[in-house]
Amino acid sequence: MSAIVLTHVGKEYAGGVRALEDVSLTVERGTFLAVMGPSGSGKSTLMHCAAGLESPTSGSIRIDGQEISALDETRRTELRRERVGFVFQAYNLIPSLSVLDNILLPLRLAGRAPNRTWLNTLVQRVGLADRLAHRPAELSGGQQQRAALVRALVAEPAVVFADEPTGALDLRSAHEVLDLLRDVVERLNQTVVMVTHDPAAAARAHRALVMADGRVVEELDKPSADALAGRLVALGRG
Ligand SMILES: Nc1ncnc2c1ncn2[C@@H]1O[C@H](COP(=O)(O)OP(=O)(O)OP(=O)(O)O)[C@@H](O)[C@H]1O
Repeated sequence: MSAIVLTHVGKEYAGGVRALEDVSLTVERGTFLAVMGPSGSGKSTLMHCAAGLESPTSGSIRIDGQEISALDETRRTELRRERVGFVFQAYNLIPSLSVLDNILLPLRLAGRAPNRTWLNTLVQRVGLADRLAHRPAELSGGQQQRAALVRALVAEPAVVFADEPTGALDLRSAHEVLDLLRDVVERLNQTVVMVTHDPAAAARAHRALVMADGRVVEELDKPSADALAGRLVALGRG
């Protein structure tokens, strides 16, 4: 079963802005997919629709085999909680909670018990085992981003959506986060969809989409940073 299937998806916002036009896309499990494109091309809208945060105006969206456009808001929220993980540029860690409590918060809100073995594997893997009792402010930016990633992964989601996950990081921390994303995809068969403006970051993905004016205009397998940068320049607003 594919992790995500979009079929002829359109999204029109109030006021007539057509943010997505006839987007069809299949993301197989264990794929690291980068989504690129000029500002306003529809990347965030695509991600929000594919993640069940927004409903499309037309077309069908399946996450992990479940048709989400048919669900009401309550069921969609449940599906999101159970099957989708998010990592945003602003890590959204709660300052007053410890790193561990931040990591466990979404599961607690969903009334689910964490898989402790998996939790330990993740925190070891990202080097946060001795930071769990700290507050987020006591961590570096890269460590905070890794905590946000563990928070997304600990619920064992079908798909992780990452919006500019390296945008606010220095080069070294950005490398760490990209290494980790790639690693969870390759070793754990996780599916990751990452929106980024950075061709070097997108080049770490298995596959990249380039969007323009609400459409997917290019799909590259094993993208190189140069090829992606070239495509973006050709679109005129890279
Ligand atoms: N809530 C909204 N209401 C109306 N129009 C919106 C809304 N959200 C986005 N849009 C419009 O939809 C189009 C696509 O926006 P989107 O945020 O998906 O682009 P993007 O590629 O993610 O841009 P960026 O790289 O700047 O984040 C834009 O024209 C934008 O102005």
